[in-house]
Amino acid sequence: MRKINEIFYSLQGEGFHTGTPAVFVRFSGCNLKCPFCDTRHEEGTQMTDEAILAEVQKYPARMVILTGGEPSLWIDGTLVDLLHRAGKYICIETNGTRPLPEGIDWVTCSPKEGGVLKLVRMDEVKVVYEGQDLTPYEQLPAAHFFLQPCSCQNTAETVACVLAHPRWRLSLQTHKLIDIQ
Ligand SMILES: C[S@@+](CC[C@H](N)C(=O)[O-])C[C@H]1O[C@@H](n2cnc3c(N)ncnc32)[C@H](O)[C@@H]1O
Ligand SMILES: Nc1nc2[nH]cc(C(=O)O)c2c(=O)[nH]1
Ligand code: SF4
Ligand SMILES: [Mg+2]
Repeated sequence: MRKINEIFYSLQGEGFHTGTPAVFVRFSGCNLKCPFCDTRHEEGTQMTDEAILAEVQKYPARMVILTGGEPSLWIDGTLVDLLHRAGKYICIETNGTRPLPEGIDWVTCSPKEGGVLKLVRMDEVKVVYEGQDLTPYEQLPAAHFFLQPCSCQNTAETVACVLAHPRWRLSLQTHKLIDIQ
């Protein structure tokens, strides 16, 4: 059983795959307590893998985004294999502090201050910008680097930072801008 906060169908609002239809599987609970966290994830119900898959298969999209809370607290190779056998493309949103099972198709690492990174591979880095030094994150082994305003509040500062550090790209939380989930 895995503790699930919600499963919903929407567009990926952030980062590289912005605009892509996806089923979000939000796991419950987290090992960090970021002061800016925009998600209520503590509530949840225990679900079997069969029930999770059945819910995911209600929607036509191939992309499934594992998020939370911190999904790495809950997932393993069994769930990854199950979703792959169903033909799904698996993405994960993680704070990077825990190792992941092999085979996830797209890893989005959003490192947090004070969180020690344990990931060996990642596809994109997505930093929530609060004016911090980005240099340490630039050493991470990702192909894409995104800087995201915090709660849509400091967009001008984030744009200025990206213009000054052009290795980074702007990620807006587009779902919030168009008021979808
Ligand atoms: C809610 S977290 C869940 C996954 C994982 N715990 C993590 O932090 O990556 C999903 C994404 O939202 C970002 N996020 C959380 N609160 C935010 C906020 N107030 N403004 C912008 N992005 C935020 C996180 O950095 C992460 O990239
Ligand atoms: N539309 C939409 N896109 C998202 N991308 C990452 C999200 C998350 O909370 O992990 C999220 C979310 O909550 N909604
Ligand atoms: S690591 Fe992610 S889910 Fe956990 S508190 Fe931070 S932003 Fe929220
Ligand atoms: Mg969100």
